[in-house]
Amino acid sequence: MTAQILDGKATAAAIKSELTARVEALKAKGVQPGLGTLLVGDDPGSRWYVNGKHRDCAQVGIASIQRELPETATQEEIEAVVRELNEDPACTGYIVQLPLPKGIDANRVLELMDPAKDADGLHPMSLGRLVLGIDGPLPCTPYGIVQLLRRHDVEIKGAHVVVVGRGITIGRPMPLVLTRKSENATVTQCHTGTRDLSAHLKQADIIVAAAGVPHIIKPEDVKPGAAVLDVGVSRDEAGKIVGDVHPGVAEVAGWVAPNPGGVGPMTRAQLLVNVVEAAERAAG
Ligand SMILES: Nc1nc2c(c(=O)[nH]1)N[C@@H](CN(C=O)c1ccc(C(=O)N[C@@H](CCC(=O)O)C(=O)O)cc1)CN2
Repeated sequence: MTAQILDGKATAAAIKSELTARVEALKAKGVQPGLGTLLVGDDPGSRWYVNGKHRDCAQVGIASIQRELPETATQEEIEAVVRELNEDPACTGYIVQLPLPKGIDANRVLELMDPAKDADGLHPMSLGRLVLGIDGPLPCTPYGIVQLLRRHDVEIKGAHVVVVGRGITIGRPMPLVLTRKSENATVTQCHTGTRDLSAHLKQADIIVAAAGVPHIIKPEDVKPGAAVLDVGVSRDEAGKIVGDVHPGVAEVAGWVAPNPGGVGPMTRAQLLVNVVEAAERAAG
């Protein structure tokens, strides 16, 4: 292993410690930030992520509002909880854990959320703001990745970033974040329709692998010294995470964000940042 580690756990811990002071300042003004979550169904991974989000809240002084519905919940039942969270003054920001069960129209659910309470940066209004360059909550994983690179002094400005995947939480919004003036990267987005993935990867200074295909990023496709962030989550028979990045990549890359321990903790930290910033905006 020659690559240096982009340590998401340590970086997220530093961000949480910075946030504790900001939450204290809000409380001194009489504002108590509160994160709501809506979990639908019994997926163990989703439950683990949601529980982790509430553990983080407790660490920094953010209140928790947890809502759960069974796998069999209807569109109407889910939307009723969304309306309730929109109205709840204790809930200053919230998320609907994705994915939602099959048959549920996730876009309709997201559209129904109060954009002022969007803690995930995935509401159509927040994504529209991102496109237009207006301040607002940023999607947690993409901005968590930017923070992880910055805090390890990996140059983003002018870098050629290859994003693999086009899912709603990472692949689709990642280029929007990276091509802002403040980041100024050049981005190539690859997906299942890309003809020669290997040729694109070989050009990359930074690779964001979010395809959900085990070991799709191979050592021979990585430019020596590149930064490679593994965001893909597949599971083996024992339930252990298998990422998108082949372990041999660590012999070629300059930096790797491992999985687990890289981008995941940053996603959670950025969620807390969004909750605190929304409460700060509301407090003027
Ligand atoms: N509403 C949302 N749904 C989903 C999002 C999201 O940002 N908003 N992203 C993912 C899941 N996710 C957050 O919800 C998430 C993924 C991973 C981690 C994390 O800390 N992972 C650990 C390993 C966990 C394990 O062992 O299983 C790590 O990488 O170290 C946190 C949050 C999809 N849904």
